[in-house]
Amino acid sequence: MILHKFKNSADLDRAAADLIISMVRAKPNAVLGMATGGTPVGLYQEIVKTYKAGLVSFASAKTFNLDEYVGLPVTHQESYRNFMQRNLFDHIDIKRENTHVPDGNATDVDAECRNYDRMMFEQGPVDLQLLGIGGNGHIGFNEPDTQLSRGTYKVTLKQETREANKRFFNHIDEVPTHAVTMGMGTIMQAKAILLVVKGAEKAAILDATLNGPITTLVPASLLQTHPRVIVMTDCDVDYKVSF
Ligand SMILES: N[C@@H]1[C@@H](O)[C@H](O)[C@@H](COP(=O)(O)O)O[C@@H]1O
Repeated sequence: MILHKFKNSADLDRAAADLIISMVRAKPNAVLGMATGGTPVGLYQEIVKTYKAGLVSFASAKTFNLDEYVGLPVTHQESYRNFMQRNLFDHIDIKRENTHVPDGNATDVDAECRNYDRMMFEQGPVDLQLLGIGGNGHIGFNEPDTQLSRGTYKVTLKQETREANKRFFNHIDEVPTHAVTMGMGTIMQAKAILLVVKGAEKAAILDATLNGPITTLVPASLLQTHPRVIVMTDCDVDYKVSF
């Protein structure tokens, strides 16, 4: 893992956006893994700025999102398809058919999960996977558990995760109880991973991710086993590596 620390969120957003942009410039048909939540909003805005300045094109790029809520219509403000359209896809030249978000309203969710994995297998591997991290160390919606999933699957969200995400809804009862998420197996197959962690409240979980034991109880800690992880943060955490 390589850790980059930033004094402020704006510099972090710019650097994270530049990494994604340099990937697409180097490989116009790059396959990007995208994330949602509050963390990537700023870096998506920086990507849009660079696109509008005519300095990058996503016309041949493909994207696969990590996850989607089950049971939220895509017209709902907080569906992740809606989030991605609003924060990025509607503002750049990527083709809609090249953007993929799991369908949380599929009648057969298990078939949808298998279909998502097949599409990723056929069109992947992901060149650069963008990740945020949940307060409990979840990646995508891979919640802490005694075991983790290889492929895309339907997950029951932890109460602490619903509590953390209720800020985007009017009431906790509106926060979905289930989601579809890429599995840790799929995430770890990405050629490179960019983990973005913002806010002092995430310092403890970032420390556990970088320096703690590798455990399914902190899914993000599995990133210690991946050969190419770049961590960008404004948290005051160090990566304790001794050679
Ligand atoms: N499924 C998403 C995750 O992909 C995201 O990393 C996490 C953190 O979100 P935030 O960046 O808002 O703290 O929230 C959600 O649960």
